[in-house]
Amino acid sequence: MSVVLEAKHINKYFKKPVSFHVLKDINFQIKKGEFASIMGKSGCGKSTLLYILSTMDTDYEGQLYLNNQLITGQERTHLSYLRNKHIGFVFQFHYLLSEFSVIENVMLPAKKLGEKSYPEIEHDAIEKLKMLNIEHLSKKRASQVSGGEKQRIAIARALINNPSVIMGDEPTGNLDSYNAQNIFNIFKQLSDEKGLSLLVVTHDEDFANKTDRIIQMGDGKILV
Ligand SMILES: Nc1ncnc2c1ncn2[C@@H]1O[C@H](COP(=O)(O)OP(=O)(O)OP(=O)(O)O)[C@@H](O)[C@H]1O
Repeated sequence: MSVVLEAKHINKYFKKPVSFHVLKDINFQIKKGEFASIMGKSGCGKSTLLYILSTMDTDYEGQLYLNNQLITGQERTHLSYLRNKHIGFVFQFHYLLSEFSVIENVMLPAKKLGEKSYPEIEHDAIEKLKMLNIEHLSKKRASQVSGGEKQRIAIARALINNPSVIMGDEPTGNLDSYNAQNIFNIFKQLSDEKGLSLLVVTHDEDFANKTDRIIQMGDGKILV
């Protein structure tokens, strides 16, 4: 199966207040359609790693490949383009624009990418909202929907540019068990039926145990 994301010998140092080796020779691959979780104690480097993998942090040693293309060392505007086109994000907090409608929020990354017309983007957004069973919310303001619905809107927004990989930093961290299971089911369906790759940092063992693979981190290293 093809490799979507590959990290080779990733090392990261925080230089202030004192030099600190936070990520130590990280190597792994995520394949097409794979649903992987990252677990590990607080402070072991999970979020730091996710920031590097998602191309938001470029201050590291090692190489990162996205769809077999070396992205380490690419200039910022191109990185931003690659990120918007190939990587979708779902965070613990949804980061929706509360005064915008649901559909406007979902359309934003596609408008930024600028490769499709407004009606095409609107059509795509409706399709994603339907896929997540929240089409009926499309005209509501983002501030007027529930927490579980907000997270589904954030997933629709993450999917709008048909990325190769979705990255999540504790995407179910603010949800009750019913809504967390619902988000898990959506992710599982996306990986099984659409061949989407998912990499999710979580503290939720039940969630992680249901994913295809658990990447266990400890003290800046991958343990298994
Ligand atoms: N900007 C920074 N400067 C210096 N040290 C940092 C910085 N950001 C994070 N750290 C430290 O790096 C380590 C890893 O942090 P990180 O946020 O990646 O951990 P984590 O595994 O995601 O933790 P949690 O599960 O609590 O979210 C921690 O010891 C943290 O204090």
